[in-house]
Parts: sequence; structure tokens; C-alpha cells
Amino acid sequence: MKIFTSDQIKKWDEFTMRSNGISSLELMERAAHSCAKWFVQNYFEINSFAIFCGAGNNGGDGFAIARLLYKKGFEVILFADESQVYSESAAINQKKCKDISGLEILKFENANNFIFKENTIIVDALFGIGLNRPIQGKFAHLIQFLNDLNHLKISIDIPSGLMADEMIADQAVVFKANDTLTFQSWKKSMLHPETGIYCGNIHVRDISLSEEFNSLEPSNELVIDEKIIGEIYQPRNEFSHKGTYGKATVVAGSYGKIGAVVLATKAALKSGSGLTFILAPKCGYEILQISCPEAMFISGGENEVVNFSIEENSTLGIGPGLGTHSDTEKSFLNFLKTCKNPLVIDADALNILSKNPDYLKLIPKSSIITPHPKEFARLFGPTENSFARLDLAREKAHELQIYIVLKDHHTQVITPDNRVFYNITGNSGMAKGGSGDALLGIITSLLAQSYSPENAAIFGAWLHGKAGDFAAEEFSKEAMLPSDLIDQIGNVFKYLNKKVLPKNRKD
Ligand SMILES: NC(=O)C1=CN([C@@H]2O[C@H](COP(=O)(O)OP(=O)(O)OC[C@H]3O[C@@H](n4cnc5c(N)ncnc54)[C@H](OP(=O)(O)O)[C@@H]3O)[C@@H](O)[C@H]2O)[C@@H](O)CC1
Ligand SMILES: [K+]
Repeated sequence: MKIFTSDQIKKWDEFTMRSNGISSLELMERAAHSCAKWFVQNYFEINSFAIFCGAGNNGGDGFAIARLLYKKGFEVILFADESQVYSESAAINQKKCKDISGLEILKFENANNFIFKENTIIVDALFGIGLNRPIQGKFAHLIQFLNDLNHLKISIDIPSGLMADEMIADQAVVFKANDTLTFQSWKKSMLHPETGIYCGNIHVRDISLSEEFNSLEPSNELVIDEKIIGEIYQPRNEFSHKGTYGKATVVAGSYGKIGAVVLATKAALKSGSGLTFILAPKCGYEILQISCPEAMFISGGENEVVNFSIEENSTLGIGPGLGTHSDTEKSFLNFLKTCKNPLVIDADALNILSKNPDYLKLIPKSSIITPHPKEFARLFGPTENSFARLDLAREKAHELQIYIVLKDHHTQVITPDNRVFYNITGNSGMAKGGSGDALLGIITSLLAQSYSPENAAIFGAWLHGKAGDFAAEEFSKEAMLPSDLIDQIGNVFKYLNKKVLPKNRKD
């Protein structure tokens, strides 16, 4: 799914109106119906809504939703500033509400003294993607007041105070929603931690904006959806053998950190590589042979990996629990000098590379590195916020001609040609030591199976998150472990074959 800027979304709305032969008012009605339907489906038992409407088309949506919910028998109260100059469509919808005798429109100021019923849902239709400056004055007071209410809060299109594609100022006032019903596609600000925190759960509402515009309009930022995954995933060929699915080698571990090797290896095995090898120190030999009997062990030293004797033609994932011992560092750097094929690099291998900017030049072209924000900062320097971090990652991915999998709540896969793929699977239950080791194993395994580096990174990030979601469903976010995530990889492949492929395959 492409991510568009607010200007592009406006063009998309206009293109749709022209090509469908409908007015702005009709498109607004479509959007409002879609939201009203969601409210009925999800909150049928709650019959009270307080809807706050601004002067633009977002406010227009609010008025139209109020009318639709009222007509369905819900109790609705509207708050608006009657002195504001409404957009054309908002004015028409405001008038339609005024004409309904049971639908009261109160002033914003009245909200302070209004007694909201305990189960009233607060709906934010103050500002949408037309916000063009920080919120101040009476709107800021109103939003602060609403944020302090202990009620369920839902934003229409985007929480008021957020711009679709920009970072917010330090002291910005933003409506803090539990859920956001956004039209047609994700907005960039919903995917970054500093701004996404205001959105709650995102529900993308399909309002049938033009498919033609969507395919023609360029965007180098995308959300990894199931359509993309359906196109990447290659189901296994029944007439195949273990040689068909490549050789993956996990290069990892040091004394006391053999668990990281187990996790990375198991994740690689579960992701389908034909042959899986482990290059680890001897101290982990028994643990690894017992916990990962399907993998073959190659000794890389006594307590650390100091010898990169790699199985021929195998794809390497390097880093988990590797340690940064000077001998490990020396042999890793020497190995890199001879290495031409793309690698997957994480954790301590990244920490070694961060010691000297010249080391970065040793990374083979088209390799995939998987830093978390702290590792990223060690490698490339600090940035002010996640938007700036992404910009720097784009610069570095291009300069080094590598793929960067920037781990975050919405992990970003950045390609050497400046595209960004945001992952929307995964959850906070994965914020635990060991999750990253599993990701390295998954991506290495996919790369070994001849997925291109780009597809291995995108598919790997998605698969990892989806397995995490399945694990959270079964064990809770708190109790789920990275090993539970690995155990769910099989269910994700089953899901892909049953649910995703039939929808997305043309052949
Ligand atoms: N038919 C369609 O196109 C459809 C559109 N849809 C909906 O429309 C939304 C976009 O609507 P929009 O463009 O009217 O912008 P919106 O955010 O409602 O308000 C902008 C107004 O606020 C003002 N303003 C800006 N910043 C301000 C500030 N800080 N403090 C105070 N005022 C500020 C600005 O006026 P200004 O003061 O800049 O002259 C302007 O009056 C979109 O998110 C979706 O919900 C859907 O219904 C689908 C169909
Ligand atoms: K809003």
C-alpha cells in the first residue's frame, strides 16, 4: 500500500470525484457512511456519542457521521464553533444537522461544564489532513480538556494536531485517540513512534478512492500489506529437494550467549532453508546439537568465534551473541575483506562495524543490516527523532548500497534506491531480548532460499511480526517469548497458503 502526502491525498480525492462523477459532498457521505458502519459494528451497545467538529471537511465528516448515527437511534451531541467559516461540504452537513430537531449543537466552551455520560464516546472531527500549523488558543484548550476525559476517544481520519507526513513540535497539542478511522491508506505520521502514539489502533476505511490514481501516482514510501507479501511469497515446489532451498549459516555466539544462536538457528530452520549450519564456538557444541538437531555444527573457536571457516555457497547471518572480543573482531573484518556475497548482519557484528566508519565500507553490496535504534545511532550517529533517523538511513542505504532493516514498532526496510517499506505486523510483546536473533535467522533463511535481498528483508520483517502477533494471541504480549514467536512461524506459512495466496495470485 502506497503512502501519500496530504497534497497527494487531496489530489486523490479530486481525481476520484472527477472519474466517478461525484461531488465533494458525495465523497464525504461515503466516508461518513464507512465510519458510521464501523461505529455500529464495534459499539452497538454504547449509544452515546459526543462529536467535535471543526470548520474544514474533517468537521464535515463529523456532522455527517452525527446525522447517520442519530438516524440509527444513537444519542448524539455535537460541539462546534458556530462563528467559524465552514468549507462548502461542511456547511451543508452542518445545516442538515441543524435541521434535525433532536440533534443539538453546542459551543466548544460548553464542553467544560457538560456532564458526559460515563460511556459516551468522544469523536474528534476537528482537524484532518488539512491542518497546516500547530494548534493554539481555544482549540488547544479544547483538545487538552478532551484528552483529560476518561472516555473512549476516536479520531476521524487523523488525530487533530498531527500532520499526515511530518514530525510534530516538542510541545504540540494533539488529540490522543484510542482508535483512528483513517480513509483509504496509512499516513506516514501514523507509523513513527513520536506521532503514532496519538493514533491508538489504526483502522483503514476503504472509501473506494480511484485505483487508477493509486497505481499511477508515484510514492517511494509503502506499507507492507498482504498484497505485497502475496506477490513475494514463493510456495514450495513438490518436486524439490533440500538443495532447492539453499544453505544458511548462522555465525553467532560466545561463552554465555549461546541462547542467541539457538534462537537464530531455530528461526532459520523454521523459515525453510534446505540446509542450515551453525558456526559457533565449541563451548556451545552440546547445547546447539541438542536444541537444534537439524542444523550442522562448525567450530569457530573455543569460547568465541575467531575463525570464519564457512560452508561453501552458503548464505550467512552474522551477529547474535557474537561478542566483540578483539580476536572475533579481527577475524570478522578479515573475512569481510574476502566476502563478495550479500550477508545479513545484526547485533555484535554491527557493534564491531560501528567502531570505525571505514569498516562500513567492507559490507558487501546488497547486504541486509538489521539495527535497532541504538545500534543504528552507534553505526551512523545520533538523530533528533525517528523522521530524521529514517532520512539518514535512506542516505546510508544509498551510499553503502545496502538494505537497512531499521527495527522499531513499525520496522522500516530501506532500499539502496531510496524506497521505504513500513512493516505493520508485530506488537510490544516482541520487545524482549531474543526477538532480533529470530529476525536474523528468518531473513538469512529466506535469502538462502533465493529470495532477493529486498524480498528477504520485506518478507522477513513481515513474517517475524506476524508470528509475533500469533504468539501474542496465544500467550499474551507479556508472557510470549521469542521462542513462542519462532514456534508460530509454521502457522504464518499456513495462513499465507490459505488466506493470502488465493487472494493475491493471478496464476
Ligand atoms: N471531499 C473530500 O475532499 C473529502 C475529505 N475528507 C475529509 O476532509 C479532511 C480534509 O479536509 P480539509 O482539507 O478541509 O482540512 P481540515 O483538516 O478538515 O481543516 C482544515 C481547516 O482548518 C483550518 N486550519 C488548519 N490548521 C489550523 C490550525 N492549526 N488552527 C486552526 N485552524 C486551522 C484551515 O483553515 P485556514 O485557517 O488555514 O484557512 C481549514 O479551514 C480529511 O482529513 C477527511 O477527514 C473525507 O471526507 C473524504 C472526502
Ligand atoms: K480528526
